[in-house]
Amino acid sequence: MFKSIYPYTQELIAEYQEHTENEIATKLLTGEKAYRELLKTPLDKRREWMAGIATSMRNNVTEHATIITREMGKTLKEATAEVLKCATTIDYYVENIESILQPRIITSDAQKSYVSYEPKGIILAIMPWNFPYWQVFRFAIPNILAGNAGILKHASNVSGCALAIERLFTESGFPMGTFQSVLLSSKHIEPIIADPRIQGVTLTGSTPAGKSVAALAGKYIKKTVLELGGSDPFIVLKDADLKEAAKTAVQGRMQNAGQSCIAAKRWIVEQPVLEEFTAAVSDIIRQLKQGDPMQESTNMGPMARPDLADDLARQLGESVKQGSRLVLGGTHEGCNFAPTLLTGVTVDATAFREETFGPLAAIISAADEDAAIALANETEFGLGSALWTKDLEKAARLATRIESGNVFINAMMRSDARLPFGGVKQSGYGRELSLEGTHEFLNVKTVYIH
Ligand SMILES: O=CCCCC(=O)O
Repeated sequence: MFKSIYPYTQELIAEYQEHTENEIATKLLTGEKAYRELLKTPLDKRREWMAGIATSMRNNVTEHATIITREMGKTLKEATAEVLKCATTIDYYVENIESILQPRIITSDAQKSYVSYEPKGIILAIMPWNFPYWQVFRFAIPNILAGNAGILKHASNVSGCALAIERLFTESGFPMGTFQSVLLSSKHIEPIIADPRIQGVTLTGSTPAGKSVAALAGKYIKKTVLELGGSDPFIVLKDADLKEAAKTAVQGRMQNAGQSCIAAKRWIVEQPVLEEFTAAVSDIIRQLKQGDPMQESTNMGPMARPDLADDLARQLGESVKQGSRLVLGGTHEGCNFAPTLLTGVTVDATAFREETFGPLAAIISAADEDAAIALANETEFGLGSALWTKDLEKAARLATRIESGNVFINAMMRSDARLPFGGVKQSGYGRELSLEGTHEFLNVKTVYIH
């Protein structure tokens, strides 16, 4: 049984039975039929159905947001923004899918040669609980518009979200089985990956989860896109707008109770502005109101599970033993972890070396900008990053030296349907969103006409 537990009170909301082998077999069959149906539907029809999903989400936004908050604890405000971001992303793709799928004409010695982008079949999505709608939709929208079908294996604590998303597709007009959820634990995933109807696997999750899914996918020659952990640097140079940088650093770290792969986890600050920046962020963190995620006035909810809060406490304790100073927070009760600030964090500290998936900010001092870039790269991860300076030429120069899939200058690292999203190093490979993300699970077919 999968349990959905409201993190704020630990109340059991619902229990879900894992799907049986027979049920999974039926879903694969239905998914394949849906894919064959989709091949026959014009793009305009798929756009119309997808647009209908956006309308339904907007009309029922509070209902969807409440499912998210109740299952994983983010504030209702954050959950509402997440649902609306999915709807906006549908708008973007409905508008742009035709040009994204446009064949690319290539001049060669042929009379005509071109590349066309064609669907392949069912794509399996293995998704986490931290953005339980957004991470599903950013895979599902482009893939389904392009003609693939989708099967979702969601995290076991957000089964209600998985089923609500499935319902949205079922009620939209898309062929039955276009998007389905399987309630299944990870240890039973191999037969699905192995099934010849599954043509690719996209995973958002931890680096260890990425390694095991990629190994299985490799065994069966299935393409993967992996969006894994991150320990994003947030670099503040001495000529930065410190007030804006401080506000954005706190937002980038504390939103979603710090549970985001692209949270600003390591604040690397040039020495001359270290004191001023520390004072500014401390003021902002003190004002954060953590508590009941359903209340409008709350700006930070609980973490999703008590074991996650315990693990963050371990990382904090180790970091303090290793010489970091605890300036704010540091306490937790159940899932409620107080927003926490560490200063004097060094490269040996756990809060620097490991991904911290909760409301813990680490300030690291950098002697100069070269040292700041070296510290930013001193990690196995390479997902997002942010760089703050008023000198935009310098920013563009330094951006090329940061080992990450995304660099945001004077802004918070975030995903946006118009921009490709993904990482390098142990943060994974492949891209989501934009044109690059849409092409990942398509057959990039070369056509040569003599
Ligand atoms: O854990 C990953 C969070 C991604 C958030 C986003 O796409 O904005």
